[in-house]
Amino acid sequence: MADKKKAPSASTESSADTEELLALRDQIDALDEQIQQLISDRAACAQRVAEVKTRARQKGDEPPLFYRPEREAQVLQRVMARHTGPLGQEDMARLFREIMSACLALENTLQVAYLGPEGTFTQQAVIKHFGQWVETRPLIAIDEVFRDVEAGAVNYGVVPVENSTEGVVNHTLDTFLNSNLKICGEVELRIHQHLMIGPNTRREAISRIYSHQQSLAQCRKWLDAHLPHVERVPVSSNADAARRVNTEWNAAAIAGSMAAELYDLEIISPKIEDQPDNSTRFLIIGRESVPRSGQDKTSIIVSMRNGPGVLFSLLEPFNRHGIDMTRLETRPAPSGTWAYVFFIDFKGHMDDDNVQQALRDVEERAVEVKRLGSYPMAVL
Ligand SMILES: O=C(O)C(=O)C[C@]1(C(=O)O)C=C[C@@H](O)C=C1
Repeated sequence: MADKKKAPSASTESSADTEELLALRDQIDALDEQIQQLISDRAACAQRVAEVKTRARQKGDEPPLFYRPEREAQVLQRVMARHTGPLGQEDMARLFREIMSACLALENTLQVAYLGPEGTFTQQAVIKHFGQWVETRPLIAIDEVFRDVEAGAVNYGVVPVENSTEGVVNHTLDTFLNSNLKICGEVELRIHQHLMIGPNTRREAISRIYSHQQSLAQCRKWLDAHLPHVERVPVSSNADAARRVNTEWNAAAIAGSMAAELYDLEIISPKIEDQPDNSTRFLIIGRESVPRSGQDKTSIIVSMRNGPGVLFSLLEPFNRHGIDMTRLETRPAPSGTWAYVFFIDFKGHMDDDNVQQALRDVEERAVEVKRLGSYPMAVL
């Protein structure tokens, strides 16, 4: 008689599994308890920080500065530097981003204006930079964001400044010419454009696609290849495009995932941008200067007299003082025909010795130098 080996019954196997699973869940419960306690301890520390800041400021007239961009950048840089997995480095930093955002909300609720409407990439940039725990105010124009920050109606503003495919947002640069606001930070956002439709859209009958001009341009090749005969209609924002689609049976929109969520639209072709690394840079604008974080950038505007060798004489001090320039844009000066101003970004902080020396040299050669601010480089 053949030796009948007893096959493990399904019930034995699953009960062994269940025991292992239960033990792991016990471990997770114990860890959660510790994490919760540690987060609460951290939050209590933040409350004490708020008391210290308030006391220090009571001596002067100025209100206390609760939000500290340079400190937040350092915390996130440290999280990323010591991280070894198994969660992704950026995923871990994003969790800390939210913990810090909640801690700051205990100290003070930040109010942040941004180029709206709701559902735009700029709103996504606000959340990426400040976390979920801020009060946001969508405004319809870049100058309105500047105005609200200047007037003290909000603490900070967020505006787009350049896109890797389409270049600079001229309106933002021009608004800086007449503003005394400071740049307090930057955010970089990977931009994914999706084609989306509403519940009443007839897919086979799409004859019109709404989107912001820049987004249509970012998807030009894809549209030429897949929907060459469909009319492309530029509108004021991607969120506006998404809103329109809801009521039209023959229209689709190109927008980001936040707009799809906000207006309950179905994404029928995801990630249709022509450049896979399409990204947009946003600036945080505020009223105060930001101290050094250790990994900073500085932005300035320089007006130069026209003449031979102007660009060389402008760039030479940066080279001599070993400063890494990250961007140079030229815009027509508001004052006169054929005069230009230069928008320059470089690595380093205005308190660094070599930056101070370079700025002094540039000031000697320029008609005017406007210091827009030093701020931590984007961490996430
Ligand atoms: O260190 C501070 O000044 C804090 O207020 C604490 C804290 C934090 O949670 O780590 C919170 C808000 C600030 O923007 C920076 C850091």
